[in-house]
Order: sequence, then C-alpha cells, then structure tokens
Amino acid sequence: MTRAVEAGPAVEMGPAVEMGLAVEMGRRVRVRVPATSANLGPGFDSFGLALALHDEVEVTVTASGLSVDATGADEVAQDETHLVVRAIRATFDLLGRPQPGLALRCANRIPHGRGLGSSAAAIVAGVVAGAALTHDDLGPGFESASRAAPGTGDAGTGAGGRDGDAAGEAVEAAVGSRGESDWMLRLAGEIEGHPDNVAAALEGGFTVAWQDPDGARCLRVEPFDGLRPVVFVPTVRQSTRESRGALPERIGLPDAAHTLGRAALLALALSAAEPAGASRRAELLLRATEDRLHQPYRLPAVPGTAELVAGLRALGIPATLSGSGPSVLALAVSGQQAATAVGAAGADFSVAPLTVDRVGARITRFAAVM
Ligand SMILES: Nc1ncnc2c1ncn2[C@@H]1O[C@H](COP(=O)(O)OP(=O)(O)O)[C@@H](O)[C@H]1O
Ligand SMILES: N[C@@H](CCOP(=O)(O)O)C(=O)O
Repeated sequence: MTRAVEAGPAVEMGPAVEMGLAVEMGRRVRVRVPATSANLGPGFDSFGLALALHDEVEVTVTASGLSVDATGADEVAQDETHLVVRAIRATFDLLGRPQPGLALRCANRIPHGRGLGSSAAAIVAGVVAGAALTHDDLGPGFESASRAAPGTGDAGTGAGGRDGDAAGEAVEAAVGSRGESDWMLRLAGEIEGHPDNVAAALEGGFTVAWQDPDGARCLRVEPFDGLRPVVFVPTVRQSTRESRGALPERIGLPDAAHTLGRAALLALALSAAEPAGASRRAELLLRATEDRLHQPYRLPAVPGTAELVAGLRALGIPATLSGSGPSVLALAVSGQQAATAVGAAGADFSVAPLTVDRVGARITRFAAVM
C-alpha cells in the first residue's frame, strides 16, 4: 500500500511565490512534528520511520527581532543559528518574502544527537511553519481539518489510520500526502543534507526517500498494523556529522549486493500490503535489518549500543542502530515482542515503547492576525 502524488504521474509541486509581499504581523502558527528513525538497518540515507514522539513549535510574526522560548532537556542556541529559525528564514527566502521578526515557543521532546531525527524535526517544523505563515491555502495534497479528524488516535489504529492524532489535538492540516515532488521535502532535504529523516517527518509512516538531480523525493508506504517500535536511548550523544565521518568512501560489491537485497526485503516486510503473520514477519524483519553499509563502521565506536543490538537480535528481535546512533531501534511485530525488547535493556538506556506516527508533520493551530 503506497501513496505517491494524487492519481497519475508525478506532478511538480512548487511553492506559490509572491515576491516582496510582507507576511502579516501577528500571524501565528503551531506545528507538531514527529521523531524519526532513519536507515532501519540497510536503508542508509533512504528509509525513515515516523515515531509517536513529537516536538512542537509555535511561531508568531513580529515587527522585528527574534525571541526563542524553549522548554526541553537539550540546550540549543537561541539566536539566528537556531535550526527552526534558519528553516523558516530559508522558506521565506524561497517564497520571495521579506524577513519579518519572529517569536518562537518550542516544546522540545525529541532528544538531540541520539539518532532520533531531532535536527530533521526542527527543519521540517521551520519549513512547514514558514509555508503556513505565507499561505492561507497550502495547495494540493494539503489535508483539510475534516479529513484529518481529531481524536481518533494514531497510536496503533493500524493501516489506514492516518486521520487523527494520539493526543486528540485539533489538527487543522496534516502535511503528509503532498506527494513525491513536494517543494517542502526538497527544501528540508537540502538543509538537512540527507532526505531520509525529513521525508518520514513530513509524511509519517514508513518512507523511502531518494535524491534526484533537482532534490529529494519520497514514496510513503503504510507500515503493517502490528508494528511496535521500541527505542533505547543512551545518555551519550553522537553528532550525525561525526558519525558520518566514520564511514568509508567506497563499499565492495559483495557488501553492496548483500545490503541491496536486505533493503528490498525490508521495504516489503514492513508494508501493510504484505500479509505475513507476526512470527513470519519477525523472521523476515530479522533477516531484512542486516546491513553492511554503515553499522559495521559505526557500532565499534558505541560498544554499549553494539551489545544491545546484538542481544536483542539474539532474542529474535529485529534491532538496528537508530539513524546514525547511538540509540537503538527495535522493530517489534507485536506488543508481546515489544515487552520482551523492553526487558532486554540495561540501566544505561532509557527505553520508550512507541507507536508509529502515521500522520507526519501537522499544523495544530493556524490563526490569522490575533
Ligand atoms: N528543536 C531544535 N531546535 C533547535 N535546534 C535543534 C533542535 N533539534 C535539534 N537541533 C540541532 O540539531 C543538533 C542535533 O542534530 P544531529 O547531530 O543531526 O542529531 P539528531 O540525530 O538528533 O538529528 C542539535 O545539537 C541542535 O544543534
Ligand atoms: N542516514 C543518516 C541518518 C541520520 O539520522 P540522525 O537521526 O542520526 O540524524 C545517517 O545514517 O547518517
């Protein structure tokens, strides 16, 4: 079950550019964006899974200056280098709008530098907020409030459960289903440098992203109903940039071929369209999450993480490095397997049994002049 652009061939969806038109002062938007786990083993820089753990950002247009009021465990710069601010400014530049003053309120719940896509969430929040502040009508593929009905729960509602939100919030527009050539994905991918996390953060569910000459694209795949991701977050941090520095420039053909087969299998085994039962699914996912492209080079630098991945896999639980690490992702096929995974972690990790976010980035409050 996959979802591309509307019906028919891919359509280029560019932004509506209105050169020089100032964004109204007092305009305010609130955006909610999921954490994401990238790679899922063999899908390096391509696969992403959206998780029901969210950052929230409220942006108000002011006459001048910048204020950032952030809550959350991780400290970030509160000036123009702030990632959400940079992404809003990049969006305004792209849309030909003069730069206004900005006031941000941020609830940061996604831990930073742990492989859970915090930077992608910040970038997507900025791009979506920037787009929403400049448009009343966000264009084709932007779901209306009536389609994204609140309160039906994305926590385990299963395939097709994209409409709604676990927290019962007043979803005014979900950003997903904008399609594979969306300009927001291209811009967010350009800022992040790789498209996997930003694709899943925008679209929700499981995404396969790729880079075309003109930027990032993705296809969203509905993950199977029983999927219960569990994340294990250590106290140590690892910057994605440093972790990418540990990777080799070249990979031998046998390792490339091995990983290619696993990645193709993983995309099929995660899909709701594959009818396998839980135990067959776990067996397929265990094989499918093997990878020879990045984990063999990254895991030696994080021995506690390497030990946990090996321990979970020895129990038959499909576990991988989450993104560039150092967190671990277990793709449990049922609540029972998720409980087994939770019990396998030592005291060095905080463990979060989660559900899949099937909605992706959404606008939860969209007010004109207040
Ligand atoms: N909500 C946020 N607001 C501002 N900056 C953020 C936010 N989230 C992440 N960042 C920036 O991104 C960095 C982490 O990015 P990265 O190393 O790619 O790790 P991650 O795996 O968490 O994405 C943080 O140190 C911070 O500079
Ligand atoms: N494909 C990237 C994914 C990085 O994800 P993050 O959550 O660690 O930023 C990589 O493997 O470097």
